Amino acid sequence: MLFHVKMTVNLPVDMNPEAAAKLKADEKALASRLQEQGKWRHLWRIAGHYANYSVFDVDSVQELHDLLMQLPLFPYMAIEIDAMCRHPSSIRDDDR
Ligand SMILES: O=C(O)C[C@H]1C=CC(=O)O1
Repeated sequence: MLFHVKMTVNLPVDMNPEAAAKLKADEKALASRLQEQGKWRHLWRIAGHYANYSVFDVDSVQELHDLLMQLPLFPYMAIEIDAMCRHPSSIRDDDR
């Protein structure tokens, strides 16, 4: 199942810089792992924002929820999710 996910990060302005750097490093490590596993299929920065557009390929809504909740930056994110299905005019074999 494919989901389009928008994540907007709002770290507190007074957050300790070392704590913020650790959160970002941990987030990057998990994001890399999930991309290698094919669960996090696309990750794009939204120009001019501390936000991203992502595409997740997961087996269930529950799996998506569990993955997102594991993200170290989850407590500081506003998340918007849209479920996607195959477009009849798509020419790409990997759009499921
Ligand atoms: O920077 C972000 O958009 C937030 C988050 C998503 C992946 C990652 O490494 O950090």
